[in-house]
Amino acid sequence: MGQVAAGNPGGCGFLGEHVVRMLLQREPRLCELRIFDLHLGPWLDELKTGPVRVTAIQGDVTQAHEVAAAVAGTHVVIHTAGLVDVFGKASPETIHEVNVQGTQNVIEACVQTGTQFLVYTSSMEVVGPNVKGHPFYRGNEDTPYEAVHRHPYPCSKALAERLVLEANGRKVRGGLPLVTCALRPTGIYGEGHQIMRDFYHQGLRLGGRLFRAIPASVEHGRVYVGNVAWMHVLVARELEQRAALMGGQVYFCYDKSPYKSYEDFNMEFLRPCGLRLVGTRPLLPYWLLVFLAALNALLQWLLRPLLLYAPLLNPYTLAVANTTFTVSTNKAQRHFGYEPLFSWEDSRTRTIRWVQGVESSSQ
Ligand SMILES: NC(=O)C1=CN([C@@H]2O[C@H](COP(=O)(O)OP(=O)(O)OC[C@H]3O[C@@H](n4cnc5c(N)ncnc54)[C@H](O)[C@@H]3O)[C@@H](O)[C@H]2O)C=CC1
Ligand SMILES: C[C@@H](CO)CCC[C@@H](C)[C@H]1CC[C@H]2[C@@H]3[C@H](O)CC4=CC(=O)CC[C@]4(C)[C@H]3CC[C@]12C
Repeated sequence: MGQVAAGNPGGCGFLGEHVVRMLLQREPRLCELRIFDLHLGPWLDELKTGPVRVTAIQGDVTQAHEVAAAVAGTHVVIHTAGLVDVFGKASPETIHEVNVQGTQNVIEACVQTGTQFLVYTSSMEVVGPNVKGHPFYRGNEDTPYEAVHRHPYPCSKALAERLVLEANGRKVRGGLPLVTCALRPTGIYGEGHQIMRDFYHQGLRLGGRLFRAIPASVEHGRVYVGNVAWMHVLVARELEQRAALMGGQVYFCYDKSPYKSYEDFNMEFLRPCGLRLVGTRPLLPYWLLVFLAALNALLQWLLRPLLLYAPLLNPYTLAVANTTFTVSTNKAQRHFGYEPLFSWEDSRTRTIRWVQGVESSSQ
């Protein structure tokens, strides 16, 4: 990037905030940053006093004209906006509208206004776990896997990713080709992770205990939010120089976080905060969990006219948590020199400190 302006739809989300802060800290050529989000965070005010012009724009990615106005004049767009809902809080139509139509609007905005580089936050969910529960064991971007989805969230991410990759090479205003690429994080953790916060509070309510539901042998891929943000910033920087290599490509987001089950991984942070995980094996038989997940889905459907019942456990979240899905790749290192910015120890310490802060702020 020369002296450049960047746009970040979704810049106020969990990942988006880290991308925004990383851009401001680590991209010396950045002169302007447009943060576009449905909900603007109060923390944005503190960023407005620095050397980079930070513009916060409240808007909706489903509104094409709002996206075009926000993106106009930027050199690169990092699109982290999305509706992350695997609990049935939003309708499938809304998830599709935000994740698919919203992404189409971002692409069209780049084309119409002449933004040449687009980085899209996709997800491991685009690949799997699939509906058949096949394991994906330390796979890479080329590992064959039957990607079959039914749930609205992975369906929407897969469609949106395809739109982004197909848009690579389209001519933008001024005649230059659009260069796009998609990053696929596994389960992101770190400061601001809502589900970690929920588990922490649940553990406190249960007298400092969490109960094992998933076998320790099921590996679930996790990646630290700071490293995911760093990958986005690096891609935004390198896309121009390496357009032929990187354009139209997908990259898993990875770092040195250990391979563990979802629950054992969370305990890396929750144990130092005083919680313990009860049981070396799941306390309930799997068939009972399947039954409870199905019951939750039924209750959600029955209660919908009266209230929103959206518990953590449903058939989809159980299937994801209970299916091995881990990545092992060096594609990002080979293509654009990515190395994790934060070691595992550092990522762990930062996350623990944040959970401890959650504790003191809620007392
Ligand atoms: N959290 C995770 O473990 C993973 C997340 N991802 C992807 O990363 C991206 C960011 O996810 P998170 O930061 O976790 O979610 P988040 O919900 O914290 O952030 C999403 C942001 O998008 C904004 N947004 C939602 N609908 C919008 C709309 N209609 N118009 C404008 N802005 C809108 C939200 O206000 C929020 O600030 C998403 O695309 C998600 O699919 C991918 C892999 C894993
Ligand atoms: C069965 C429960 C017993 O404790 C545990 C339920 C945990 C689930 C809520 C999570 C397990 C795996 C998570 C998903 C995974 O990390 C991949 C994801 C990628 C995304 O792009 C969005 C978030 C998510 C779907 C993530 C959501 C929460 C889990 C299903």
